[in-house]
Amino acid sequence: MSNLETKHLTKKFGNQVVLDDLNLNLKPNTIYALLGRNGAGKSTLLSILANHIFASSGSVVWQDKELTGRDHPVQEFYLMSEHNLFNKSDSLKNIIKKTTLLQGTFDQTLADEMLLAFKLDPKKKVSQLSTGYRTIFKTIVALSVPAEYVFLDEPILGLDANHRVMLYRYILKAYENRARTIVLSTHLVEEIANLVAHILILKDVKIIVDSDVEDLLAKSYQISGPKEEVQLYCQGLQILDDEQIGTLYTCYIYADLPANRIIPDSIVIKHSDLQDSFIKLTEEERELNV
Ligand SMILES: Nc1ncnc2c1ncn2[C@@H]1O[C@H](COP(=O)(O)OP(=O)(O)OP(=O)(O)O)[C@@H](O)[C@H]1O
Repeated sequence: MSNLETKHLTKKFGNQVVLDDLNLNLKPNTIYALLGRNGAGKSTLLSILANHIFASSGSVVWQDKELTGRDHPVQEFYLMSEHNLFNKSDSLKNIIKKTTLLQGTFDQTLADEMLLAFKLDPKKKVSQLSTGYRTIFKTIVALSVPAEYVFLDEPILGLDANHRVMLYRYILKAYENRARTIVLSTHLVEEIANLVAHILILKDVKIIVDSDVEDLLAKSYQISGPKEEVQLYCQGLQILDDEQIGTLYTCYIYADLPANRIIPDSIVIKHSDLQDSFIKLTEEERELNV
């Protein structure tokens, strides 16, 4: 088992820098969420990791080897994205057959179970599927290939709430059947809090959070009370945002609470949930009221 690393990975489209000097270390057998606002570079990063596009500079390293176009082990890395070029006039059954040939093996048992659960008829053609069902089918294929690293780019795009819950269960089931690394990008942040172990957040061409979910949540606080006392308590801490509603002033922080600082009775400290933390961490910079 080997980590998948990026070293000083940079991607430019023309003059636009999309990813700048990323040094990532993706552990084997771990479920990651890759988060970021629209245009943050999530799809670009996943496409580079899966060798669908090339970095402008820097490298992707696996098993102590720099992965280059020619040497990229196709069977070990699989990207499911909106660009999966399945032939639209092909039946699902046929696509599974072709994928099995290409990938060497295929978890037909899992695929059959998922096709049945989602009521997808394998005799249907891709062109006969709705947008949501196409996403479901692409994810079924991605979870059934033998890859060690599976990248799911927005696997829940266009899925209704029931199908999203089912899909999360099957992602976990696939992982429990055979551990592998799964990196999934999504905008539905709160829904994946219990599914993933580790969070990566892209903002302004950099990774700004690379943390276990538990650690991220443990450091995300909302501190409320009278303004002066909250400000005094939060001095020196990383403040992401603040707001004043009537007499109640709240600071959103991302930091460990100082062990020796006394918490006045007038202030209340709560943990933020994953969605709130994400929103505060990825908000455009603005002047704080401090
Ligand atoms: N082939 C391309 N040519 C030029 N610019 C591109 C290309 N692909 C992506 N970009 C630009 O790179 C930036 C990052 O795009 P990317 O699709 O990776 O973001 P994302 O985080 O996946 O966004 P979203 O959440 O909206 O899907 C955007 O500004 C996009 O316009």
